[in-house]
Amino acid sequence: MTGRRRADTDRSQQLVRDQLDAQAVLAPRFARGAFGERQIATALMALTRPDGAGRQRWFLMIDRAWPGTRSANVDMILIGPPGVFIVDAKEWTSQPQIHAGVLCAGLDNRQAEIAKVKAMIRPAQHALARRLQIVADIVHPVLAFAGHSVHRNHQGVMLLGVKELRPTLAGELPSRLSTADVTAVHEVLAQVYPAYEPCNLPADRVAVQAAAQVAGGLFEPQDILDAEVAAATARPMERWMTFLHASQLAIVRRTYTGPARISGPAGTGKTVVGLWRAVEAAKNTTGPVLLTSLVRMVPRVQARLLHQMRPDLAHRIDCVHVHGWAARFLAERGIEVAYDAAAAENEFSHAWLAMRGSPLAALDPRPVYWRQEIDVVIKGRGIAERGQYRASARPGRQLRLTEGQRDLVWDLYERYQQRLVHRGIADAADLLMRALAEARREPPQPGYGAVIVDEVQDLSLTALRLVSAVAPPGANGLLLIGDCRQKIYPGGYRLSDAGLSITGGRSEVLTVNYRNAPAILDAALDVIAEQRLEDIDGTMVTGRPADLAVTHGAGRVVRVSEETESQLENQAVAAVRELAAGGGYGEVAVLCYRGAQARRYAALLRREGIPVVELDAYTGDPTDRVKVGTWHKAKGLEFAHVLLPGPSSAITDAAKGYQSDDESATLARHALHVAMSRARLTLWLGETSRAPAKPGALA
Ligand SMILES: Nc1ncnc2c1ncn2[C@@H]1O[C@H](COP(=O)(O)OP(=O)(O)OP(=O)(O)O)[C@@H](O)[C@H]1O
Repeated sequence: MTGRRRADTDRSQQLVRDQLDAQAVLAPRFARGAFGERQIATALMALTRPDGAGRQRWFLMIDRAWPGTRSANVDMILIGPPGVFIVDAKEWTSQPQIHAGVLCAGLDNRQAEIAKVKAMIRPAQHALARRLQIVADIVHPVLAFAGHSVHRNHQGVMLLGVKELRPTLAGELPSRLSTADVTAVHEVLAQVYPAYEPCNLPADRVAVQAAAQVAGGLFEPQDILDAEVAAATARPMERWMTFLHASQLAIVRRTYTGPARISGPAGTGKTVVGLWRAVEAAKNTTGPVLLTSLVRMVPRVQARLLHQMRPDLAHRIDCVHVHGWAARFLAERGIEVAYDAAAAENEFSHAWLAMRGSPLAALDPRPVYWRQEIDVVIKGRGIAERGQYRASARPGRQLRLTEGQRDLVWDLYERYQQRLVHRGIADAADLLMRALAEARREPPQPGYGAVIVDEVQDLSLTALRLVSAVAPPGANGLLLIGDCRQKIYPGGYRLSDAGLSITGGRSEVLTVNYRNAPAILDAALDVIAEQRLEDIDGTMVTGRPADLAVTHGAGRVVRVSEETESQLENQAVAAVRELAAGGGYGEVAVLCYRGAQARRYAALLRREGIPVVELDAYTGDPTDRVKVGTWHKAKGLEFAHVLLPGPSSAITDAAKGYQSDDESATLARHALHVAMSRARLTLWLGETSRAPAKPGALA
């Protein structure tokens, strides 16, 4: 017998022994209970035997009261290194199936079971957030089916057959909790879901008098082993939160005597720490807390998470993107600003028409470059006069401009501004400038207890001034969170431009990546490895950080090359189906450089019968649909599997050979780095062979 086969046999025998032991412990409990429930409990209980060192790594609680209900019960609660599983046992005659997005048993609609098991996990989420500072998504709802084989994710609920239970829960999910954490969680949940009688397997084998009698009800060891190697990850995309590491907790609790900053590469827990600081601020101050970001999607997701973390405090934390905040603030003050992005764009095009033959067009014929110059330099830095613009720093803009060229830009700006005034409309930068003027005139009332800004690297100087104008002075007033490697919009600033300083121990750098499989992180960092970047405090950092640790195990980068675009699309559809087979569609994202390409992929997947939600419409709530959107829109999110069609050609596309192209290509590379680093387990990079090898070729 080979060593491997011997190990398999030993394992099988151990499984059978565990099951017999479990049956002996469970038999009295289920004397009158359903056979199916006993099968399910047996499968889970086999996990609870202490390991060789005597450590209890899994706990099982059976038949617990469901808090908040009079008589309802929770069938099983399993707690182990991957998290908490609230299990509702089902013994259906018909195979569970999903028809048109609805859970069915044969022809019967059983969708209500989904809402029920989701409601069951809430007391656990709230208790863990409040008492252990663990946020919700280590708690998983599970429908376990006796007598059926099923392995899928439906609307954030794991649907598993008896055979699939153990291999999925214990074999596929990464460890999130240490042994000590598991014990702490168990203690809390034992109180939350009362009426507990311990039923874990003892360290020493129990005497199994009834072994022969119960053995007939068990499954074959080989079946279990087969199931263990089958199936893929079944974890909802909306995982996000977790325990805080001691170093993160220290940052959450630290008092900063003035403005502070948290930085660190992708996936190092910056957002998690920011959310917990928002909670701390809500606890320790009387005013509301502002949690903001340039990206519209990020506050939406954060608001949802805060509701899970601290439902009692979430209403005190105002989650809104910067432009949304500015518009609301001005409206509250009765100041009408007719913000109209599309009409403003149109006015700019007209203003540019008059400049087409000017030397500016020779420098870069793309109007968008000059529009950005106005947005991020003139309005973005709040420049009010021609002379000021002539002398102004233009951080982040690689194209050098002479005084004469700056005069031409100023002419273009004046022309554009006159058109906006004439039409009575404002663009996004105007909105921020007006809000800043108003906040300086009279700060918002009631004043904020704290202001926390995520993705701070993408703010304009005006936006930074605005958030610092509404932040309270003094300790813990303003926290800036960001990563200059993920800067995807043009322009820039130094903190000193806004009169801010983070010296004196008020700058934290996180250096442990908790999100990405090592191969994925490596590929994502390769894209920006050669760069040296100026951070917002003026220090220089390298694209590939020197001291980044990883915590994730398995994962892969898949590179696909096809001759034509339509062949690549076919490959992408096949990959989406394959990746979704394990954990459902909700764990898969297709991210594109351009909006038009994203819309094409969304339409393609829909034609293929694959459920899709576009990132524009995504609320952050769990949904079993493939997420499709641009690299930019994926900022701050994460998914188990990410497909990127045509990344090299996108970067080539960004660098068409104009003088300003270094800057465009750098930003596109950063956006690609962001998109790649959204993937936890699988990163699929697809190219057509027509894509030029340079300058966009990926390492
Ligand atoms: N101490 C921890 N243990 C385990 N997982 C963690 C820990 N801290 C954070 N995570 C997880 O790591 C992932 C990344 O965290 P988060 O989104 O906060 O990182 P980030 O630095 O803001 O990322 P990015 O800048 O790429 O958006 C999340 O899934 C989060 O739940």
